[in-house]
Amino acid sequence: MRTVVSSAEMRAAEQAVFARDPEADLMGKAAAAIARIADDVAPDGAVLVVAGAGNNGGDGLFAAALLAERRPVLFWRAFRDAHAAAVAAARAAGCREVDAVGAVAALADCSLVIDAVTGLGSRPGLPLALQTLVDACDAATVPVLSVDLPSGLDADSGALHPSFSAEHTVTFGSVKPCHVQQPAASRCGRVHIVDIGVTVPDTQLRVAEAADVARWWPRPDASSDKYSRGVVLVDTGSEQYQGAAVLSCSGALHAGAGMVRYTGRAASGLILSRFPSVVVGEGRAQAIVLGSGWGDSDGGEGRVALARMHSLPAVVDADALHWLPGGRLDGWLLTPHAGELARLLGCTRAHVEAHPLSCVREAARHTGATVLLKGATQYVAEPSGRVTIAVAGPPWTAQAGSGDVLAGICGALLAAGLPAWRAGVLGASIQAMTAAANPGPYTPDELAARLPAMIAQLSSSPLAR
Ligand SMILES: NC(=O)C1=CN([C@@H]2O[C@H](COP(=O)(O)OP(=O)(O)OC[C@H]3O[C@@H](n4cnc5c(N)ncnc54)[C@H](OP(=O)(O)O)[C@@H]3O)[C@@H](O)[C@H]2O)[C@@H](O)CC1
Ligand SMILES: [K+]
Repeated sequence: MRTVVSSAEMRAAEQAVFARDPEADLMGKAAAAIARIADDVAPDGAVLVVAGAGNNGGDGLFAAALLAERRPVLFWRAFRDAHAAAVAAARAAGCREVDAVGAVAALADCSLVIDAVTGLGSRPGLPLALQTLVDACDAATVPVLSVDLPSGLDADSGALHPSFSAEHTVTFGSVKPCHVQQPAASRCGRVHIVDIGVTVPDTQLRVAEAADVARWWPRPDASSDKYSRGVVLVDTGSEQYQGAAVLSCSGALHAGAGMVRYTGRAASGLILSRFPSVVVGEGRAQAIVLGSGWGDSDGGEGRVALARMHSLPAVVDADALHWLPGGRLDGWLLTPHAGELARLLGCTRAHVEAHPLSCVREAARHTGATVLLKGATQYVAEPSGRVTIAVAGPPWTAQAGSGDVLAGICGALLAAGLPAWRAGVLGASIQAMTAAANPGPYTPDELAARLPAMIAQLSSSPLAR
């Protein structure tokens, strides 16, 4: 699990270092890391450093001075002003200064561009000369290494603004929101996190990693039976949306449920023909999955209320989200997409898409449930305000039916005894990781069938220990 740190939290942590040691050379450490990574990702050829007026530019220009010991380095001061000591160091090391026109022309001869224009102090909107260089970088094949974040993005959000598109980003201490929230995260390329001696605080925002999924995924042991592994009661699908029932059962079974009981309104023959182990009808269970593919079928309110009376953990998906009962929904996992969350909160989908973090937090605080907001970035908010971002995956899973499978996966994890937040994080993460390992337009059921191989691989990997 990695802590995600805002620009204000990072600046405060930096100040704490200087309060302890006014001579601390954080910029020197940052520059050394940038130079090392630059040599790793592009070992030969000339480097163009584009420097801004603040400390991000300082990092880049001190890195330029280090790189100039072994390869040609050019630099452009994009805002004319720049960190004076860093400019002096770059000049003394033999770096050649170019102007805006020279910077664009230099792209043809460079093997790497280091983007050190803005970092934590970045505000949206690039001056024209800089935008021209950004466009030229996009058109050229030369890779960009961004310092802290692709200049132009806002460190504290996933919103897109005109910016560099980096192949690599080197950041300090910990990731910032723009590195882990889409669509901005797609501009960051591979993110290298380097320790420069700043102690990162614990925050209410974290991002899960493959190792967390490997460590926490429930595995049966010699004393396991179907009940201890977890029985999932699945009330999904309808006459109109029969497939949703098949998909949610598939998610639960392929995620390792001990047993699935189906109580929904799709044709049971259809489900049994795909999954003969499913038992049709009520019975002992450890978790419930509700709502996927209900459409406007009757009795939603009563079915959700009945589930509440069972006092079992439940996944509440799709159409069941219309019928949330009053009171605190402890132990429940709500799985809305942006449109469904907007309806829950009484705001617009555009508002949720612009402010996903605050919206998902508000829904969890308001309902007392854990809320998994599905989408390109998947957020799991607890009523306490803590949010965990699931492991990211490719956009191929953005298709009808993925959510039905995910509800089933999360149901299996709840039935195995995981707390709702962990079930949401692991469910969303395993689906994304499986899609990443099987790139291409797989259907949701084909991808569900590949979950066991991913779970087996994780369980036997050193990450699981
Ligand atoms: N914190 C840490 O632990 C460490 C931090 N370190 C480094 O410091 C960086 C933060 O430095 P920073 O505070 O000087 O801000 P930075 O990002 O250089 O930008 C400010 C300048 O850019 C300008 N500007 C911004 N946007 C603009 C735009 N759209 N168009 C035009 N101008 C724009 C802005 O202008 P202004 O807003 O003042 O008008 C100001 O001049 C951080 O990212 C990391 O790299 C490391 O050295 C060591 C450890
Ligand atoms: K930058």
